[in-house]
Amino acid sequence: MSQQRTGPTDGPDFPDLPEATVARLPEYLRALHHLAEDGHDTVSSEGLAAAAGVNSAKLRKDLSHLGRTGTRGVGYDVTLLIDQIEQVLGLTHRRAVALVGVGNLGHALAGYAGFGTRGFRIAALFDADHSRVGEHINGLVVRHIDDLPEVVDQESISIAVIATPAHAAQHVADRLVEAGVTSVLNFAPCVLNVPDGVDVRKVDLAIELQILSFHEHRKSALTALPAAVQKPGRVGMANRLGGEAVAT
Ligand SMILES: NC(=O)c1ccc[n+]([C@@H]2O[C@H](COP(=O)([O-])OP(=O)(O)OC[C@H]3O[C@@H](n4cnc5c(N)ncnc54)[C@H](O)[C@@H]3O)[C@@H](O)[C@H]2O)c1
Repeated sequence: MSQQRTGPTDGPDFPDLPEATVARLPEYLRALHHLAEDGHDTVSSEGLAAAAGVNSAKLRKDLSHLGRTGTRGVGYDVTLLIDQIEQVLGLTHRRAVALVGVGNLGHALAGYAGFGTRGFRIAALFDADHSRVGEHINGLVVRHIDDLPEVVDQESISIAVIATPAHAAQHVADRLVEAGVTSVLNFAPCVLNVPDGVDVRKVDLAIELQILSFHEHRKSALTALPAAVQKPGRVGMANRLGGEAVAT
């Protein structure tokens, strides 16, 4: 499988990281912050790998991309590694984020205190429903979506979260891009078309549940098989599930 690598921001001082490594760095960062809070100055690769829930060989490889290999017998300096990962992830200053769609999910996200401690500040809330505009949530006033360009500019917002119904999400994405937003986290269950240079990440809890459902289905199918034909490990369920075998 070919690995995607970080692209346009790569430069002489910017490490060329596989996308999978980028996806694991926040896990390491979270684990490192917990270790620091618990008073650890150093951590072994095994200790950090266990805390982050990955295998230690993968972790060493990931961190070697940052040019840091730790010290044999001592491990990684927790504070230094936090600083280095935060540098690479661009978390050295808190980024302003806009949230569009202040319904059930939007309210919960707007009220979540955890973003602040992880490098983000919800700087503006938008909705198209006039009955929601003017509402105060967590110290912010919900603005009308028409105010987007002005507020994005004022607050230097480059990242936005979409929490509108799916039918409105593409239109909202278009307006965000027009206003200058270049990264979108989409909670709406739909695919967004955006121009080159705009990054979209999608969060869909239903998809995660469907994947877990597959594993539940697989476990019950395996339990039903006679012990002699049960194989642990790989999925290999092509016949029983009536589809292609999927490697885990
Ligand atoms: N990804 C997940 O795991 C997950 C979980 C729950 C909900 N969702 C999705 O999140 C979205 C929001 O869900 P919800 O339950 O909060 O819905 P909701 O109906 O309570 O809220 C949606 C809000 O979006 C606003 N809106 C609609 N069109 C808009 C537009 N053009 N511009 C600005 N605001 C607009 C509405 O006025 C409303 O306030 C849905 O797409 C839902 O499917 C995703």
